[in-house]
Amino acid sequence: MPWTELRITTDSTHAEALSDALFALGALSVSIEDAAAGTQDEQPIFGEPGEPVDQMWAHSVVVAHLDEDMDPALTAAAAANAAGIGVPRYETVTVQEQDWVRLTQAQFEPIRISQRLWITPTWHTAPDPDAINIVLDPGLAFGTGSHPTTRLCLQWLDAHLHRDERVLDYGCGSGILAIAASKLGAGATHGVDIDPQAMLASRQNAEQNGVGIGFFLPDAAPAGEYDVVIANILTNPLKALAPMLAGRVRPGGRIALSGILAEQETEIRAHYAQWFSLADSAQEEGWICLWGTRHG
Ligand SMILES: C[S@@+](CC[C@H](N)C(=O)[O-])C[C@H]1O[C@@H](n2cnc3c(N)ncnc32)[C@H](O)[C@@H]1O
Repeated sequence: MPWTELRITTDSTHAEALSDALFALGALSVSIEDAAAGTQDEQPIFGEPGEPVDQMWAHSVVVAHLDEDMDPALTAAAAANAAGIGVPRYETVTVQEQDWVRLTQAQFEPIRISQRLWITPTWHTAPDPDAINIVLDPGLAFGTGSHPTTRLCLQWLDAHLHRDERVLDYGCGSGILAIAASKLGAGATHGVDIDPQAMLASRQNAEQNGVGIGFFLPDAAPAGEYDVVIANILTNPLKALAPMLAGRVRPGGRIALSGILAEQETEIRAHYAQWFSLADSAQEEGWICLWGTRHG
């Protein structure tokens, strides 16, 4: 059964109120998009994990999917009335029914990380059965391999991890880095995250990959030092966590940090310099991973 997509053009002041009103009126789903998406004026808006995004696009489109018995013109007028504005500019699009599961799955193809490391969704046959294959589906936690920071960290692990080294994956999300470390031959491997959902996803993914890894919320994490600590978070949390992370790396051990934009590299280097010689970095799509050794 096809349904109607109602697209209301508005500004940053009224987008939220229109979105709330459309939900209240019974829309099946509502989202707010950048009206300039796909053009040169597209404006990326990023947020730190756990912190609300307080920015909104100056020109937004509120997109609502309507049930067949909802009239688009009446719904747009009622939403505008509830938001305290005149009837806005809108258009409607008919969305044909699709096989959403297949459509979603088609967006997640196997990802080659390095010569010998792949991430393969469960519904795919591994392109290289002899490779190290991390079997992972998109889920509720960050870390499918589609983001450059995850790939940079995986490439770092592939190139730098030594057999039997103890690894701590701080901010483990889906558990992807800890799982990769384990499959690459790490010794005891632990993952930590503040998000309980990440615990569930990580444990499930580790089981699916047949690796034994301990995943913990921060307060429950076992004490002790590791040979390698890897943390793909974001610059602000990485700065706040620096003394704690430094305390988790044995003297002479290594740290790899990502979730850092290229222009934030100097800031992070300066912040970590009292504990680490951060020698090298790699970059992809404006994001970097940098790594180094804990002072003795
Ligand atoms: C960018 S994701 C990285 C996920 C995965 N490690 C990867 O590389 O794809 C960052 C993760 O850090 C977690 N996180 C953010 N702040 C944290 C904190 N203070 N302590 C522990 N985890 C944190 C988030 O919940 C999120 O799962």
